Amino acid sequence: MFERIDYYAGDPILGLMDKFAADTNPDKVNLGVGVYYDEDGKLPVLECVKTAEQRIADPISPRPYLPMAGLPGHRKGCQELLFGKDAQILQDDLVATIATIGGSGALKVGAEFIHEWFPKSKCYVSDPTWGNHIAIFEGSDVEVGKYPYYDKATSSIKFDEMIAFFETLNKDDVILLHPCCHNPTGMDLTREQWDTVLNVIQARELIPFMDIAYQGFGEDMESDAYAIRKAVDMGLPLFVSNSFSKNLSLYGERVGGLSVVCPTVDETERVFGQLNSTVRRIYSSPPSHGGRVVDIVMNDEALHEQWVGEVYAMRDRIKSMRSKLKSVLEEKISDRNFDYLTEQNGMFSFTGLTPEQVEQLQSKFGIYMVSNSRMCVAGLNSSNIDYVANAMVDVLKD
Ligand SMILES: Cc1[nH+]cc(COP(=O)(O)O)c(/C=N/[C@@H](CC(=O)O)C(=O)O)c1O
Repeated sequence: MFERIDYYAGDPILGLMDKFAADTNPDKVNLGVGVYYDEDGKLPVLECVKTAEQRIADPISPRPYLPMAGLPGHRKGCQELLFGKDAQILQDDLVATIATIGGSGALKVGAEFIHEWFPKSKCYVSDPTWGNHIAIFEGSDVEVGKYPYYDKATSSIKFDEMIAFFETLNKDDVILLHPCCHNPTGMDLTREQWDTVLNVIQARELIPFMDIAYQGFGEDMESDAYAIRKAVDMGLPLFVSNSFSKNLSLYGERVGGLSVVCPTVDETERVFGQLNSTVRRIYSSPPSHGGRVVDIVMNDEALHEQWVGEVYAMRDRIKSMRSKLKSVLEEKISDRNFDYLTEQNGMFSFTGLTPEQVEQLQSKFGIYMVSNSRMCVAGLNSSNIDYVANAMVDVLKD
C-alpha cells in the first residue's frame, strides 16, 4: 500500500538536534539549530515568562477553542511590536493580523493565501535563505525563485545584482525578505539599502513579504523593524510573519503571527476573513497556552519592559561571543579575515567553512553546524569557545 512512499531524508537543521543528542562526545557543542542558549549552555526560561506562567497557573482555567485568529491580546502584541504602539495604521484598522503556530505557521498561512488569491505570483527568496522558506511556499504550490543576496567569496551582499534582479520581476511577484538578522548569513542591509529595495518594490508593484524571527537580536526592537515601518510609511501593501520562538524563548509553544497591511478598511476586512478561512482549513485555531503567555507579556507594561531587557541581554551575550571568537581566531590564523563574525547580525554566522570542514568539526570534535556552514553563535559560551576556536583552526589548517 505505502511501499511507493519516499523515505524522508530528514531536515538539514532539525535533523542535527537528534544527531547531537545521540552524540556521546563529552565536549560536544550544538551550533546547529537556531536556538538561544545561555552562558551555562542552557535554554533559558525568561523571568517575564515565569511571571506570566504563574498567572496562567493560578487560578487554573478551562482551555476552550481560541478564535481562528487567536487571542486578541496576542494579535495586538504582534501589531505593536512590529509597527509601533502608536502606529497610524493601527489606529486606522489597516492591518489584518492573526496569531499563528510559530513563524512557520505564519509563513504557511501566508503561502496558502498567496497561492489562492495571487495564483500567478511567484515568490522570490534570498540566495541563500532559511531552507524551510522554500519548502513552505513550494508546499503551497507557489513557484519559488531565488534572488542574488550573498557573495561567499567576499562575505558581502550582492546588492547591485539583487536590485537589478528585482527590476526584472512582474507586478504582484512576492519578495521574501529578512528585515534583520538574516538567516543563514547574518548579513543585513543598511537603512539606505533598504530604502533602495523598497523603492524598487514600489516602482515594480511587487509584494514584500517580511519574515522577522529575531526581532531584538540585531540592534533593538525598533531598529530591527526599520524595513517593516519604512514600507508602511511608503504605503506599500505588506505581509509580515513574526516569531516569538527566539525572543520569548518559547520554541515549543509555537507562537507567532501573520500581519497583512492593507490600503483600506474594507480590504483589511476581506483579507482578515480569508486568513481566518485559511487557518480553519489548515489547523482550525492556534494553541492557547503560548498565546496567553504572549498576551500577558506583551500587554503588561512592566512585563513588556522586563522582556525587552531580557532580549537585549541575550543579544549582548551573542555579540560578546562574536567578538571573543573573532579575536581568538585572529590570534591563531593571521592570514584569514574574520571580520564577518562581528559584521554579521543576530544568531547566525556564515563561517564559509566547506561541507568537508563542517563534517570534520562534527566527526572529530562533536561540534555541530549546519552543512551550509551556518553557525548558531548563541551556542557559544565562555566554557566552550576556546574548544570551538581551536577546532576551527584545526579544520581550517588542513
Ligand atoms: C527566518 C526564520 N523564519 C521562521 C522560522 C520559524 O520559527 P518558528 O516560530 O519556530 O516556527 C525560523 C526558524 N529557524 C530556526 C529553527 C528551524 O529551522 O525551524 C533555524 O533556522 O534554526 C527562521 O529562522
